[in-house]
Amino acid sequence: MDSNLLQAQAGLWNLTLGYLKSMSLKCALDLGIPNIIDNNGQPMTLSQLHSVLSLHPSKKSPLRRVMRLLTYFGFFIEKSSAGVGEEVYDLTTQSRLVTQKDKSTNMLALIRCLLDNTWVKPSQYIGDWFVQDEKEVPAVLAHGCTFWELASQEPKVNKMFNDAMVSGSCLLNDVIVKHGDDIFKGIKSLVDVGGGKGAMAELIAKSFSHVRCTVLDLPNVVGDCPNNGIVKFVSGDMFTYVPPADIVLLKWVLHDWNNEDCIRILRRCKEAIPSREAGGKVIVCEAVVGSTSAMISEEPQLLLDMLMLTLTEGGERDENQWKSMFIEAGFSSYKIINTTGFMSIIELYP
Ligand SMILES: C[S@@+](CC[C@H](N)C(=O)[O-])C[C@H]1O[C@@H](n2cnc3c(N)ncnc32)[C@H](O)[C@@H]1O
Ligand SMILES: O=c1cc(-c2ccc(O)cc2)oc2c(O)c(O)ccc12
Repeated sequence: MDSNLLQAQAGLWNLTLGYLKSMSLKCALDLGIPNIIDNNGQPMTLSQLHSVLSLHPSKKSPLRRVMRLLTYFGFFIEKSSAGVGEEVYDLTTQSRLVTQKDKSTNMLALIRCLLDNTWVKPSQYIGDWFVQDEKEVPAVLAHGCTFWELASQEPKVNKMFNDAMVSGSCLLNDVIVKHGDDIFKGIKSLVDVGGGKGAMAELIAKSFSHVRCTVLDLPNVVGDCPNNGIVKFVSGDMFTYVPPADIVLLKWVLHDWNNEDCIRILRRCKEAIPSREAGGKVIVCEAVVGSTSAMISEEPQLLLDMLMLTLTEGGERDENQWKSMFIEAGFSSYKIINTTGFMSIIELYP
């Protein structure tokens, strides 16, 4: 048999059934397996897991199959344990990302959100969306309204999304703080445009006390955020007005919007900052497709791009796409100052 053909067939199986990786992960999180192993303080056998979960005896073999798949993909590790007579399962670096006690380094809220039906359902409508003329995104076909409308109408979705954004930032936050001495040198003020509940701004304000931090976001996001003396919250629309500051931060905002809207947002941001000589700059934190740090493939960038396609009019862009947008918005130059995992930090100069 032609080995190319067999490889192609295996690849097709992977592509077809890949969603079951996500759903097996969802199952493990629904059951709370990573936390059960973490709380146990040592690796657990299948029998122990089955017993702690109080599952019906008939579910022991299916549980083994879920554990086998997640072990295959590196979420758990299976170790042989002398004396126990059964394999034991332990956490890996991957699963520890959802068990961290410190909320600011725990990705659980993001992962649970991305696996929730509100986020998953629109992906089933991509084909239908392609063949209709309306400009609406697949999420509108799935939910009858845009993702943003849904979040503003349903407090549960709004909370899930805002918590997800905080938890998704964990590793990037560290990098921003690490590079902060360079980024924030001589800077007095920063406005985080579309800054959500202010987690990033608060971290910057606490780490660099000479920087006064403001968050601009929509009323349904920051309306109930108390001015805590660390960060100032401003309700508003970034298409209309961005409060003046030395630095404007745009983290995971531009990937929500099409090119024309991004250019409008970037122009408002440019109006808000002083000249380059006076330290004015815009900092964009986004994926630059094709640019990742060592050993990290661009697969997560391509998958995030598809998520954006289902939920928003935006998407993940490569360096050429970013460059033309920055020029069109009136910036003189840009520098990719860091690429962490699959996300980059880009400085734009007026
Ligand atoms: C993907 S979230 C990113 C949140 C935050 N920057 C972070 O990294 O966690 C995009 C944010 O843009 C905000 N947003 C959307 N439209 C906006 C507008 N017209 N003016 C201000 N903020 C807006 C949303 O409410 C949301 O908080
Ligand atoms: O559901 C999401 C998730 C993101 C997201 C996930 C992971 C990252 O590293 C960055 C961003 O962004 C979203 C977004 O911008 C949006 O408008 C809706 C949903 C999501």
